[in-house]
Amino acid sequence: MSIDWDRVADDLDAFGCAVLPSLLDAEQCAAYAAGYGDDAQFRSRVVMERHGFGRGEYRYYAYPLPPGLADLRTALYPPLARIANRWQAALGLEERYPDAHAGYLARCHAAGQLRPTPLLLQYGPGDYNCLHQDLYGDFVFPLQVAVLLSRPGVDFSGGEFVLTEQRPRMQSRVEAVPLGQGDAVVFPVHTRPVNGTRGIYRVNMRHGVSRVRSGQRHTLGIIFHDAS
Ligand SMILES: O=C(O)CCC(=O)C(=O)O
Ligand SMILES: [Fe+2]
Repeated sequence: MSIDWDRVADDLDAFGCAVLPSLLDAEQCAAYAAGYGDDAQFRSRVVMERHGFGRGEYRYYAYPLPPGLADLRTALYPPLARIANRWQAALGLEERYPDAHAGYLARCHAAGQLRPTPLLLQYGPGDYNCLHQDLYGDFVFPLQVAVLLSRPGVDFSGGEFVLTEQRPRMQSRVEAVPLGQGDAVVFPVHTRPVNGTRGIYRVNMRHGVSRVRSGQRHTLGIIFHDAS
């Protein structure tokens, strides 16, 4: 992986999201998407409409994660932890994240957050994902990654990844994030610091996906805390 982490940090600070271009190649994307029907890889399936989460479905991977996914989660964590720790300091919060993902998972597991959170999402025509936050217990690693596995304009149309930023006593701001197949977006799970004229304040973030107009859209979600 050759990722320009300084640019990622700058974009996250400025806009609340950053794109990692071509994190996965077309072959890897197709392999993850094709695995959706392989029951052995997953611990559970969620039909979004049943919970009011939107329309479409997703499956949480089981441990052990597929080797490539486990490696990706481990490799993406350390540079994200550096950004997360800088944000913690900016917000005057005490918690610091360990340098390695194993260290952070040990904390989650000791607190009873034992279940893996990486997930594979599948959307068809008319499907969408309501604005939400992926919180699964007290331990929340503040950044997460989603990889678009399908080809926009070829496999599907519509289905834009969107983020909203709710600012205290101000109107909300929205970002739509254009992604190509294999591109990933890094974004805050629940909050982020913003540098304002009167100092640093905290904004509340949510993410979702607009309605898929046609075709099939798959995404790989990488969340760094485990679930209770
Ligand atoms: O399908 C998407 O782009 C959004 C996925 C999502 O909500 C997540 O990865 O947490
Ligand atoms: Fe999500």
